[in-house]
Amino acid sequence: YDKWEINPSELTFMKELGSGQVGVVRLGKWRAQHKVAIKAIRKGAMSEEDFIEEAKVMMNLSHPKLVQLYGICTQQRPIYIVTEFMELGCLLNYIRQRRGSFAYEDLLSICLDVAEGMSHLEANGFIHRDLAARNCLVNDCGVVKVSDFGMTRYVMDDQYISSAGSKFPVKWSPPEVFNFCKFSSKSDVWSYGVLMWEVFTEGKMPFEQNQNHEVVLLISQGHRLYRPKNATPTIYNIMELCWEEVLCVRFQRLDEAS
Ligand SMILES: Cn1cc(-c2ccnc(-n3ncc4cc(C(C)(C)C)cc(F)c4c3=O)c2CO)cc(Nc2ccncn2)c1=O
Repeated sequence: YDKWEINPSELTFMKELGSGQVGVVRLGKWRAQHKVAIKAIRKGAMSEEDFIEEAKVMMNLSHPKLVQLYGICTQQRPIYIVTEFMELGCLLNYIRQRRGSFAYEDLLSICLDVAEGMSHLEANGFIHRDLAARNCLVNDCGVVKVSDFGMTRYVMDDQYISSAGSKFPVKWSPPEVFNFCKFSSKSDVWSYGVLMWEVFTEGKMPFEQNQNHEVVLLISQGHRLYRPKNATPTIYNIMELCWEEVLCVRFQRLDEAS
């Protein structure tokens, strides 16, 4: 087996953890004692060949605040994606279930974990494209890690891919993304600001009263999410910095053929 390939006969399946955008995820064991999460990719949900190619790159992204990809099983269908197991599940549910129990330092610590993971992605030129509390996970030590980074490029669901689609994360996207799908580490920074707002509101839905198309207008007119009461003005100032529009003017050299 290549180093990114896992022998499926070394996997045992246990309880179902949930079904995500691309298939069912189960708790499992690798070589009988190592707990892992195993994603079984639903037929037609992903462009698998492209993902298999990218998995070799993703294997090398290792950081204590990124959910580690351990390997893939591609010699059979459905293919399996095997990752680190995070006992307490997704961050959004975690903060909603514990609403009212967090100290200010706890909320800040959650944001810091995500920032460290995202900083590692940015340092490696890697863009998440769908950073949100729902796409972060919590382990039994309360450490938060960023999950499913880069996976959006292989999802084959038009409702998710098109910025007009019902599943497109408009409320986490800057204008250059909801207008022309211009993803960058700067658009990840915008999403990080919304994630901070999710954390300090202990799991509220951004623009709760608005639909996606109304949010496009509000943001384009300069409106922004309000300051959560648990957020100090200093913390809210950081969120606002994340939501500054980029002036993406590309200066072209005069001698370049335009
Ligand atoms: C590694 N891992 C994954 C999951 C888990 C379970 C179900 N769906 C998902 N999700 N969630 C989100 C998700 C998002 C994407 C985008 C491409 C970014 C849209 C692509 C995915 F493939 C997933 C996925 O598979 C996950 C996240 O990949 C749950 C864990 N843990 C627990 C523990 C207790 N209860 C529930 N889950 C865990 O440790």
